[in-house]
Amino acid sequence: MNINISNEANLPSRFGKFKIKAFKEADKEHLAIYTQNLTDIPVVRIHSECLTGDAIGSLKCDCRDQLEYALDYINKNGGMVIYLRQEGRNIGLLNKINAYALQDEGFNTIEANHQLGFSADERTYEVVTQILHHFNIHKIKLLTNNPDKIKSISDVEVVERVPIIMEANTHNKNYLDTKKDEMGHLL
Ligand SMILES: Nc1nc2c(ncn2[C@@H]2O[C@H](COP(=O)(O)OP(=O)(O)OP(=O)(O)O)[C@@H](O)[C@H]2O)c(=O)[nH]1
Ligand SMILES: [Zn+2]
Repeated sequence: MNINISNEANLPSRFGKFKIKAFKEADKEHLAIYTQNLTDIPVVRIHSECLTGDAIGSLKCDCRDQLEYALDYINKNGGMVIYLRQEGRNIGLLNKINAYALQDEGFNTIEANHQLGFSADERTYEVVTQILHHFNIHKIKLLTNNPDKIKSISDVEVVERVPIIMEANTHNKNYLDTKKDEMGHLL
């Protein structure tokens, strides 16, 4: 897969000073956010886009809390957050909102995807391998609770899993329970 890579720029942020580079695939643009001195085996967070959570502050999921936790974590410990534009576990924003409408009617997050003709999780991670190889990274410690994510990453060794556990609220409790009970998340 052909990707275009931006120059490196500085990103002062409320979580600390980072470097950033953008990676453009055919129809998607991703962002790597990283600290100055990456070790041989850095901590990496692969964050999937969630506009409603990340930007709007939705309480239906734990995405924004996880993103902020990850940025704070790499600021303190060194590492990289890869912000992947895979909105709605890669079904896109419009479909995700339709899935939310079905959830308003009582379907859970997996059932709603199925109702719309998608699998529970439509994400792929080839571009992650390309991004990490660009930085000459071949081994990582992955910040995740999702064992499927570890299995889905190829040509980069995940030597350790670092948990990323957020507190539930009344709105996302069912969602987190479904992730734990039906999607195998280690919560
Ligand atoms: N289709 C769909 N996508 C959702 C829903 N809620 C959140 N998402 C998307 O799910 C993605 C986040 O995935 P999660 O399953 O929360 O977490 P994860 O990335 O698999 O696992 P962790 O690494 O442990 O956080 C983002 O792309 C969100 O937009 C939902 O109800 N339906
Ligand atoms: Zn979310």
